[in-house]
Amino acid sequence: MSDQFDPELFQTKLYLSPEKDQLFETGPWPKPFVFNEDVVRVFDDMISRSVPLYREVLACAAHWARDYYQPGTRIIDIGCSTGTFLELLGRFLKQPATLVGIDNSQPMLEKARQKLERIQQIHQVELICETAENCSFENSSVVVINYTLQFLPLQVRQKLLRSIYEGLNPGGLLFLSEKVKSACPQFQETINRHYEAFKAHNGYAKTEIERKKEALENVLVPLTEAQQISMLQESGFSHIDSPIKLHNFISLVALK
Ligand SMILES: C[S@@+](CC[C@H](N)C(=O)[O-])C[C@H]1O[C@@H](n2cnc3c(N)ncnc32)[C@H](O)[C@@H]1O
Ligand SMILES: O=C(O)C(=O)C[C@]1(C(=O)O)C=C[C@@H](O)C=C1
Repeated sequence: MSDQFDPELFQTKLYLSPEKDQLFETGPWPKPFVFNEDVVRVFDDMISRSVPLYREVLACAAHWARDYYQPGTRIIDIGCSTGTFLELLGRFLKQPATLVGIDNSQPMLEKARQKLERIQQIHQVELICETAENCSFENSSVVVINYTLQFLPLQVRQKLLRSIYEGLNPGGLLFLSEKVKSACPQFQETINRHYEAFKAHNGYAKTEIERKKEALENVLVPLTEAQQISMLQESGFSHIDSPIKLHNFISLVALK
């Protein structure tokens, strides 16, 4: 295990495509929300302007991944999208490793393939186009699943977490980020306002925010932090902590 904190990593720029997300302003926007080709085209801009502390979360996940990586095992990113996390991790990990990205969207993985070209000179990179529920997590010491579990049907989430737990080696780590809801309706209302102010600050107009909210209804179904933690416990994880939380987004770490 490494105990080094790398301040540079928090200053390092993410590798993001520049196409601006104007889908919910100009259309055509997906309703209900799906990861179609239009979304993939602007995805990097969309997620980095829509998720609070996106860069910090990825940098934090890279630190945890480096600390819990067991040589000879796999590091798996579920819902890897355009490969932004794996690209960052690949630059940050000094020793060669096997980095696996899983996503069920082929257009996302095509973008990831281009993005990961350079780090492939150092690491073994595997991109798997498959739904996470059908994948094996055997011989992994780190599994990252950021902003993806929230899109799966509720009954599938528990099954997937169980299968991640079973695949991880003893001492392995799950790093999970999700949109969450508050157990308190009043706080939820306040947090929503703060979150929408965050989006407005990042250049989204009120209409864009409203349209996307409607499109995500019943597609992205958030749980409370307590529900999320109890799901992890039921899946077998022993120690759980939360390195980051802002507005309605949380990152959790869970140890096997
Ligand atoms: C919000 S994005 C994840 C963002 C990414 N982890 C990041 O930090 O940049 C969700 C991703 O999960 C993928 N996805 C959705 N359902 C999936 C499933 N059942 N199995 C695998 N990938 C899935 C989508 O194609 C999409 O790329
Ligand atoms: O824009 C929102 O409301 C979000 O919840 C952001 C969010 C996510 O959390 O996955 C939603 C859809 C896109 O995939 C990118 C980010």
